[in-house]
Amino acid sequence: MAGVTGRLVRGWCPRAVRSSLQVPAQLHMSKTAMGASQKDFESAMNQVKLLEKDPGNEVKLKLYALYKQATEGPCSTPKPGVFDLINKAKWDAWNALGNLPKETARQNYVDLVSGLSSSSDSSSQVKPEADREQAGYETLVMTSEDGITKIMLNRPTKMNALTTQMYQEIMLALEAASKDDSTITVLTGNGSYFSSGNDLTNFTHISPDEIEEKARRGAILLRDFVGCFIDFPKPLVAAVNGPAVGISVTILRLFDLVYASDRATFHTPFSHLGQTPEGCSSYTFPKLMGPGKAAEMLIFGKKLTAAEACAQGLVTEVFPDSTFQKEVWTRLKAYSKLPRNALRISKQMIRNHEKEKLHATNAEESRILQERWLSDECMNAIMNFLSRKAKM
Ligand SMILES: CCCCCCCCCC/C=C/CC(=O)SCCNC(=O)CCNC(=O)[C@H](O)C(C)(C)COP(=O)(O)OP(=O)(O)OC[C@H]1O[C@@H](n2cnc3c(N)ncnc32)[C@H](O)[C@@H]1OP(=O)(O)O
Repeated sequence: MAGVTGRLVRGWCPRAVRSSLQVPAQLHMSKTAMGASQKDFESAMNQVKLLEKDPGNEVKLKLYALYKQATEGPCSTPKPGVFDLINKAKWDAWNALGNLPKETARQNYVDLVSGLSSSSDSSSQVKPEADREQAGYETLVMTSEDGITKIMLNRPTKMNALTTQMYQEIMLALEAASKDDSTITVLTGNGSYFSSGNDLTNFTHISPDEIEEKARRGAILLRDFVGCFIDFPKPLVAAVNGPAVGISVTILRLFDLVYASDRATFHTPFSHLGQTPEGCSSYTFPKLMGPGKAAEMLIFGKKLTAAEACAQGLVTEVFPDSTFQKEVWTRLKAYSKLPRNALRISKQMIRNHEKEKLHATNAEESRILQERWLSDECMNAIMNFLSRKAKM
């Protein structure tokens, strides 16, 4: 790929170039009704030569195509052979412009370069995080950059405990991530915890006459939430930045990669709460680690260290906490440059074998929990947790 980049760069950008830049969305739209003059066009060609940062192959192909269209009109040269990769990519990009008028191509070229130049001017400043954030979430921070969509649980003072609103927002975020142009989706936590699992206040403020209905709706929410992970179409990565409890542990088996800080622990205290496994763990954990080890975690609530979870196959790789963020994001940025469709298809090939079984398990686990939530064992355990502070 490095060779391809080098050769593509030499086609129209002689300066040494480095990282990637955002492409303006309005590539096929003209910004001004009058269109760009020949002078604007020539000036844009000169600006391309002065770009300090590598705009990336995709942008370079667009520049090439627009340049050819603006100067020669629609592509009429013979299609290069399949093994002539670079010329074929260039031909494809040009040919894709169809009968786009020369003037429009010229204007689009000028617009594209102008977007690149302004990104380049501000490149020494780190964009404020809020600029890249996707609005509309109260309990999450969702950002998309470098081909990676990051969904960050954002209730650090509550150890990222999952409220019903948060389950809903995670589902919406996954839905958005499945459709955006990112290659990889990452779930992580803000603060010291990955997540302390279900927020136990989800069980409070419920009057006796509405408890059954709440439990029924809770089971549907749980089933839909876990279903989103089962069906997620792109590579899904968990960056487990700290301890994980309950459902934030069980769903990990539905991720494609699980990277953990060595400060992370993995704990499913279901029996202590009068509850039972979810997240398909009643199926995935025994399959992964054998029934004995799964029983220690799921029935008896044994807490695993990150190293133990890695030895059981629940975690892919453990990183020292001090370098966790740097190492994980460097790795993921490299992975995100791999061909997107190949990653997606490979993931689906791996996952499709057991999708049906996972959905059936999810439905059954949710049904059983619906009953459990109505039990005295569960109510008493939750009351104990919530009254803990009063006792101290
Ligand atoms: C009718 C039913 C409808 C239900 C609908 C739900 C649908 C989906 C259900 C999916 C089921 C999932 C099962 C599970 O996930 S089981 C696991 C549940 N989690 C726990 O049991 C963890 C409970 N928390 C703790 O044990 C401790 O807080 C901790 C995580 C070990 C951290 O302890 P530490 O001493 O360091 O810190 P604090 O306890 O002081 O925590 C700081 C504040 O955060 C609040 N907190 C943390 N975790 C939770 C939580 N899970 N639920 C509610 N609140 C939590 C804690 O209370 C502190 O708040 P405060 O400062 O206001 O007191």
